[in-house]
Amino acid sequence: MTQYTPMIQQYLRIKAEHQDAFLFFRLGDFYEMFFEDAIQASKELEITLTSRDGGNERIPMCGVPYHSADNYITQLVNRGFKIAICEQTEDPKQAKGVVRREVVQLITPGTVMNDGLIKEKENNYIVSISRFDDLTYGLAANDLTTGETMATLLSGTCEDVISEAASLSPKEIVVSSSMPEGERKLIKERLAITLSFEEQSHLPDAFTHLAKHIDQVKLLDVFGRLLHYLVRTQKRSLDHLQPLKHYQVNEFMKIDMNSKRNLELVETIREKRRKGSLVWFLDHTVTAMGGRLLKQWVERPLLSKTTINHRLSIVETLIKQFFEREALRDQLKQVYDLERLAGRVAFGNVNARDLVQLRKSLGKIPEIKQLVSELEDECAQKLAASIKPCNELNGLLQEALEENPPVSVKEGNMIKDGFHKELDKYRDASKNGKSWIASLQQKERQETGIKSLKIGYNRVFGYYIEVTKANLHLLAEGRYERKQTLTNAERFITPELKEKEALILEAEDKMMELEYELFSNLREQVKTFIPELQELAKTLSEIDVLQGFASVSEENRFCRPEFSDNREIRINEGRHPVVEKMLDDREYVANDVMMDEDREILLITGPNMSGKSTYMRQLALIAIMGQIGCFVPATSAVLPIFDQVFTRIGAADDLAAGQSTFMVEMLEANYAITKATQDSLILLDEIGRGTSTYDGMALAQSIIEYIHNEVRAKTLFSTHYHELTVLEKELSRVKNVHVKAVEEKGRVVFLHKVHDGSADKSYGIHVAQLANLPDRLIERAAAILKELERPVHPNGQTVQAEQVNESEAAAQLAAAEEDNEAQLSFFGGSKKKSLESFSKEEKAVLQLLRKSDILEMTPMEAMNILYDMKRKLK
Ligand SMILES: Nc1ncnc2c1ncn2[C@@H]1O[C@H](COP(=O)(O)OP(=O)(O)OP(=O)(O)O)[C@@H](O)[C@H]1O
Repeated sequence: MTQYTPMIQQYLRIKAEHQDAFLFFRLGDFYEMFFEDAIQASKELEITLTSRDGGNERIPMCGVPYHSADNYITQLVNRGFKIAICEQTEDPKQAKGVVRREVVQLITPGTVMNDGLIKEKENNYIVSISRFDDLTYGLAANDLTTGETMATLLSGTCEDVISEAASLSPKEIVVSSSMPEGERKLIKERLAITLSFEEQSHLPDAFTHLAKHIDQVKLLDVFGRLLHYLVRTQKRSLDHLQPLKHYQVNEFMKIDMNSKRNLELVETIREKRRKGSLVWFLDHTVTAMGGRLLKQWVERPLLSKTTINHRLSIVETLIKQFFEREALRDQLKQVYDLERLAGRVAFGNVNARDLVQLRKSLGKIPEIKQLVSELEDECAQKLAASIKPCNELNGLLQEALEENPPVSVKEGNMIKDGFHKELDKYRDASKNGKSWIASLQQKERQETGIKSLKIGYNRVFGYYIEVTKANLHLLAEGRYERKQTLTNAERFITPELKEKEALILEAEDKMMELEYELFSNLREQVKTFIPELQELAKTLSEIDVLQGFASVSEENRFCRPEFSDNREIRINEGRHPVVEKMLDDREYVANDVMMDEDREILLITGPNMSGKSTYMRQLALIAIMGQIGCFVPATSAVLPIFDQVFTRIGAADDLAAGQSTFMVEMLEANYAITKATQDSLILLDEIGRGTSTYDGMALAQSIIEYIHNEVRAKTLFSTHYHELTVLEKELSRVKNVHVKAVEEKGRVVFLHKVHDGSADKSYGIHVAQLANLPDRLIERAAAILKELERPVHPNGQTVQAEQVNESEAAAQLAAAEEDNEAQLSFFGGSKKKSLESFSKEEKAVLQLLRKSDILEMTPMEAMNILYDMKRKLK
């Protein structure tokens, strides 16, 4: 058996309690890792793996210097790992045996406070999820950097609670091990973040017993668990946690995870970047707090028409009162991140510079309050009234703090003269001592006649008098006491000088000590103002987001939306704000959206790249922008209040997640039609294209029918299946619209304009024609298409019947293919003769045609193949 050294035994004991974290084990100036941790960390951090004597075997080891540990911690946390910081908790000199060591903090993705790890304009939420016996779920969330804390209950499935959690973009999830493993796995996979366990609640049972209602008990359970996790990992003050806010999920428009992604609300689909997202586009805020609140608003649009209109009316007023808005922006720009500052005050790591920033920020509040109160709007007035300037705190900071204190809190120069009598006394003593020394130099120069005589100071000898060797002869013997000899000079002291020196140094020591103490007291006092600061931060961030809305709305010619009660949509000249911005020099083509109880489902046809999905996304974005209280990109807009938005758009990233496009399509479609109500908005983009034409078409049709008859949600459905357009005749609330392409100077031009009615049926071939393919080839393509279309009758067919049709069609296709060579007479001559006389290129084209499975192709792919053939023939 391996006999480890006592230190390694200590390591193993501590490691056993932190299995899921890298244990950073403090050894002198390094944090060392051993065993598996060392092997894995050396790979993750690209640092050298070494080994050390562990007893009777060598064990793997790697380490990072203590002073640069932050950088390594950042890398690990960014990759979702946890780090347990294990420090030496006794003086090694005093230790008997192995130095005592303890884990002092657990750094996890959801609890980091390091500047390098948290984004200015994003919250850093940690979420806990509990599942109760009656199949309801509890969800609690906290952002440790701002102290925001909230909780809610949901009755639904695990998917629902995942979706709710996702709307907070959490960095870490806390569950209890009693949660079924399948659900834990699902949560981890879907949210793709760190999963942590917490078995205990921080709230004593007695507390829970006080709860009057079962719901309260559940809320306290999920919140208590989160709190326990935070206390357990942080091991320090959590004074800044704000009171728990209980919210209802039905206060907000529900946007499930996929839709949030498909609509690129907070990041783009492909690059996962903020740039190009709706939040990025809307962000005209000037404070970090405003930036974070904007993101929260975008992810949780409102359902209350009254609250939405309050926001809109402030935005409208801010647009009208341009000068007040500009002045407000200028003032807000100078406001520091009060929320995160409050968090750091609680954690005890603010320095004097931070507090100076806080003072400067507070100095701006009266002006901000004044400017908001000048807005001619009732809601703005109320907002102005709710601004509490924190005068007491401001007064305290004004009195206590210097103008330009250093970063370090141990070097003095933080506290103003006049703030504390004793401090002033020490300062005087130090100052007087120094001026005495300055005058001493003057005096000695005169008395000795040595002009270059000077008084200096160093840490080893303290104050000394220096005389150059050349001048030594001018010095009367015994005038000073010799202390140090340099090459060119001698240094001396006098008893008087040393006496003063002692006074100065003592005063300075005491001064630093006292200043540190005073500063710590000040910090403690600031702590008591945390709730006020948080309150103020909230109001200021709201003002910031609203001025940002005004600014972005004015700059982009947005209009104030109205909200109807009769579920109608009347958008005139609507635009997709982000696509429009990205078009650069090209003009964005505005489109209307008209939907009411006779037009509930719009079936959109049109060639690829014509703008179908942009049109669909545009509607969702306008709805979301309206419900967060922003103006919308249109000349006028009447909208219903949507309770939920569902989308199935785009497929680029699905394959990467390991699910087939078709499966994802079906899952998302299912989610939409089972959850949607008649107040919801559903966007389905080319549903069914992931399978064979017939299956796909059958499914697409039955989904449309189901929505039409059962769900009655407002739906935009884009499709390549022209056959579906006949549904307009059968389903009274389905209407066809289309996006057209035209020819201009021999090229295809997409007009991006949406019109009523269905698209030209043969657009694919039409587009090919525009590409100048040989007439006979086009004719042949049209003939094949006709053949292929013949067996399909979407109206009322059963799947079984279609399967028959499918095999029929396959047989027809095979026959057609066999016939191809004969039919392809436009390559010249009879079959036999022509085959011999075909050039290599022509044969390649035939080959390509044979290989192509037209049934599985989109028109765009077909067109590409035609292009390819044409190129080969040239
Ligand atoms: N209304 C518009 N005005 C100007 N340009 C537009 C408009 N709509 C779309 N576009 C441009 O056309 C491109 C393609 O649009 P979109 O992706 O919506 O087409 P689509 O019909 O859905 O295509 P596909 O069927 O291939 O998915 C956009 O990236 C954009 O550049």
